[in-house]
Amino acid sequence: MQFLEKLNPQQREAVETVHGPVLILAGAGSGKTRVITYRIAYLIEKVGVSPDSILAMTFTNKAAAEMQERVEHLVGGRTLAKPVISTFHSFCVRVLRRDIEALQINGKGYRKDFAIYDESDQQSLVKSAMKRLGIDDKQLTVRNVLSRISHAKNHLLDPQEVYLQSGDPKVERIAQIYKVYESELAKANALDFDDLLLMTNKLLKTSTEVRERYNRRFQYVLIDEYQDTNRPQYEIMRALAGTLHNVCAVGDEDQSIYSWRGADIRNILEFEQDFPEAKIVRLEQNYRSTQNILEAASAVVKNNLKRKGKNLWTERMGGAKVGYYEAPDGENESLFVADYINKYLMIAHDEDDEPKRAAVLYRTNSQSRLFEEAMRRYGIKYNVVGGFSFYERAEIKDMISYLKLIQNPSDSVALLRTINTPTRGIGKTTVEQIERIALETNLPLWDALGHIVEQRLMQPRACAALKGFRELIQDARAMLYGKFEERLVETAQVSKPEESDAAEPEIADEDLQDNMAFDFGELEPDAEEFSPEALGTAEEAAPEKVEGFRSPGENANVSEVLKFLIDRTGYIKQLEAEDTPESLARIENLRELVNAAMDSRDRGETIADFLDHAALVADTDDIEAGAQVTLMTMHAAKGLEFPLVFIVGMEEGLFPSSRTLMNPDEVEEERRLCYVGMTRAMRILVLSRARYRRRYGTDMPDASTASRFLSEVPPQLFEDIGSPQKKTPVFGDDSYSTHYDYENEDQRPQYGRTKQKTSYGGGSTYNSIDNIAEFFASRGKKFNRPSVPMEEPHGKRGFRPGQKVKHPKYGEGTVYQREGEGEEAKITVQFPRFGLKKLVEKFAQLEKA
Ligand SMILES: Nc1ncnc2c1ncn2[C@@H]1O[C@H](COP(=O)(O)OP(=O)(O)OP(=O)(O)O)[C@@H](O)[C@H]1O
Repeated sequence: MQFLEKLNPQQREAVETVHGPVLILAGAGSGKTRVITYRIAYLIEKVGVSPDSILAMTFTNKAAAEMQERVEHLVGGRTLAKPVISTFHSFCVRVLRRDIEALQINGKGYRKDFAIYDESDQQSLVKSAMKRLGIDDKQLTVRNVLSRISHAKNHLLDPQEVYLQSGDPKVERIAQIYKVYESELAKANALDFDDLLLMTNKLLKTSTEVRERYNRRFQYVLIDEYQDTNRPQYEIMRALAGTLHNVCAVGDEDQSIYSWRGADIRNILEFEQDFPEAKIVRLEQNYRSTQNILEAASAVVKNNLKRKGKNLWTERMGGAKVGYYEAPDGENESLFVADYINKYLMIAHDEDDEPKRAAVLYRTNSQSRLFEEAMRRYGIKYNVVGGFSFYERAEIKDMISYLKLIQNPSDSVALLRTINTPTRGIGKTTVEQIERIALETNLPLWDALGHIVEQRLMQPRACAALKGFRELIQDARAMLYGKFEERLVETAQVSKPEESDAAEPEIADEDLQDNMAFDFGELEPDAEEFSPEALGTAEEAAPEKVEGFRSPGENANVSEVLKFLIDRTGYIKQLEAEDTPESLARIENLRELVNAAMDSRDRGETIADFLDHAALVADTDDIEAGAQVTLMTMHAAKGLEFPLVFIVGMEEGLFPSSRTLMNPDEVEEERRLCYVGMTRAMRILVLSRARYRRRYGTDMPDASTASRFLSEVPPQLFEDIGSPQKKTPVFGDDSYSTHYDYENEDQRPQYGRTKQKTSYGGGSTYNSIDNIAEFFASRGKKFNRPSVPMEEPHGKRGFRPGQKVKHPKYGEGTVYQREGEGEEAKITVQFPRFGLKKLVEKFAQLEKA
C-alpha cells in the first residue's frame, strides 16, 4: 500500500472509508481525482474487491479515460478484470442497449437498436414538429423550445403536465411541440440525450429484476463531479447504491456550473438528508495554486450565499500577484495575451521546471476568434476546444446519418438528411408527400417510402429516384448483415423492375443482436445469454477464412460499408469536381472517418458502438494534453490545471453573462464559474477586460463596465500589468504605449504550424499601440472583418485607412476605416487611449499626424 503515503490525512480517510455512504467535499485542487483513483486501487488491492464490481461515473469521456489509465498504473495490470469507469451517458447507453426491451409493453416500445439523437437531430425534429403545427420560428426559436423540453424532461414532466401547469399560450404551444417531438422520437426508435438518463432511471425503477442484477454486479459506486449531477442522475445513483449504500460522491458545491443543464445543487447540499449514516470528509489543502491565487478566488466565491463554505489553504505561500490588464478594445486585449504567452514560452525554464502550458479562458466560444487570430499572428501553436468538432462537420454528419439509417431504418431524421444528399433528384415536394403519407398512415418515413415505391403513388421519375435511394440502403444493410450475396441473387432473378422493389433482405434477428452486442466485461448471472454461441453466430457458420479477406456471407464492417456508400453515392466524386480547398478538406475528413471506422473494427466494435461513440463524443474530448496553449470556455476548463491562466473579457454582460443579470441564483452560478476559472491557475493568473467591445457585429464598439468579479478581488492581491492609461493624453509621451513586438513580413495564418519565435526583432519592430491599430487597419480584408468598401477617397481631406491622424481631443490615432464620400464621409479612427471612434470627417477637425 505504498501509494497511501502520497496522501494527506484527510485524503487518506476519504480513501479508506469504503463501507457505507461517503460524501467527499473537495475544494478546488485538493486532490479529488487523486482520491478517487486511489480509492479504486485501495478497494482492489487492500479490500480485495473484484475490479468489475466497481463502477465509477465521471463527467467527461476524457476524465473517464484518464482515470482508467491512472487506476491501471496503480494496480499495475495485476488483474484482467477492470472497473467500469464511464460517463453517466455512456453507462446508460450500455444499460439500455442491453435491457431497454424490458420496458416494452405487449411487445411495443423501444428496441435495442435505438438511435441516439444529438442536438442537430433534435433541432430537425423540433423544426418539423413546428412546421406541422403551423408555429413559425419567429414566435418561438427552435433552441428555446428544445431547452424548455429538456427542462421539462429533467423535471420529469410530460407534455400533458407542461400544458396543464401553464396558463401561458407560449408554453402551451411548447407543450404541443413537445408531444409531437416525443411521438416522432418513439416512431423513429430514437432517444435524445436526456432520454438516455430518463429511460435508464425508469428501467431501474420499474424492473426489479434488472435493478437487482446491476446491484449484484456493482457493489461499490463512485460519482465524480457530484455537484453537477441532475435529478435523473441522482435517482440512478440511488438505484445503483442498492441496499449496501456503498456509494461515494465527490464534489465541490463552489464548482457547480451546470444548472442550465439541469444540474441540481441540492444533490450535494442535501446528501446528508438522503443518506443519514453518511460520512463527510473535507479536503481543504490545495496543491495546485499559490496563496495569492487561492485567496483571490476564495474572496470572489465568498460573495455567494448558497454554499456550505470551506477554508482552502496551501503551502505555496505568496506567489505572483494576480495580474490585471485593461485594454482599450478587444483586439488589443487579444494581442496583449498573445504577446505575454509568447514571452512566457520563450523563457528557458521556470522555477518549478514544469512543462510550459497556458490557457486562455473565456465565457463563450464565440470569444475565441480574436485570440485565435492573435495566436496565429505570433506563430504560437494553439489548441482550441469546442470549435467545430469532427463529428459535427456536414460531410461527416451525412455519412453518419447513412449509417444510422442502415442500422435503424425507422430513423426519420437520418432519412431526411440523406434522402437527397448528394442530390439524386428527390425534391422538396416529394419529401413533403412522403411526410404526409407517413403522418396519415402513422408509419415511419422509411415504411411510407416503401409503400410509395411499391404502390407507385408518385410520378415515375420521383418513384425511380426513391427506388434508387431505397435500394442503396437495402444493399448497404445486406452487406452489413452478411446477406449481400443473397440480395444480389434476389435482385438479379427479378427481371421486372417493379417486382424488385419488394426485395428487402430478410435480416435475421440474431444478426441484429450480434451487432448490438456490447461489453460490460463479465455479465453476471446471465452472461451466456450474450455469447456468440448463444446467439447462433458461432464460428462454424462462417466459411473458411482467408487472411485479409472477408469470407462470403460474413458481415461487412463499418469501414467497408462507408466505402461502399461513398462510392455508390458519388459523394467524393462530387467533391472532387468542386475542386476547392474546402471540398478537398472535406474529402480528407471523409477518409479520416473511414480510418476511424477501421480503428473501431480493430477494437472489435460493432456499428452500434461506432455510432454511440460518434454521438457521445464531447467538445472536451478534443483537449490535447501536450498543447502548450489552449483556448477554451471556463466550462470546458473544469478539472484541468495550467501554470499560466488568462481569464479574458471580464466585463458586465459578458461575464457575468447578460442572460444571468436579472437572477441572483444565476449570478451566483457565474461567480462559481469565475472561481472554477481562477483556480485552474497554478502560478500566474491574469484577468483582463476591454474598455470598448464590439457586440453582435455592431458598427461601433460599446463602452463596457468592469465585471463585478474584478471588484470582489481584494485590491492588495492585484497588480496592473501595463494597461494603457486612460487619463488625458499628453502628446509625445511614450510611456502610454503598450509595447509589442512582432514580425511584419509574414502575415499568413499559421494553422497548426509550430513556428515558435526564437528571438525578438526578426523583422520590423512595432513599439506602440498605434502600430497595432495600423496592422488591423491594413489586414481588414484579409481577415474578413465586417468592413466597408475602401475606395480611394477624393478631395483634399480624404484620409485613408492606415493613415496617422491627430485629433484635438483624442490625440494621435490611426484611421481604421472609411465610409461614404464627400460631405457624408465618416471615418473610424483607432485612438490608443480612447479606442475606436467614428467621426464625421467634415466636422472632426482631424489633421495629418
Ligand atoms: N497529497 C498530495 N500531495 C502532493 N500533490 C497532490 C496531493 N494531492 C493532489 N496533489 C496534486 O494537486 C493537484 C490537484 O489535484 P487534482 O487534479 O486531483 O485536484 P482536484 O481536486 O480534482 O481539482 P479540481 O476540483 O479543482 O479540478 C494535482 O497536480 C495533484 O497531483
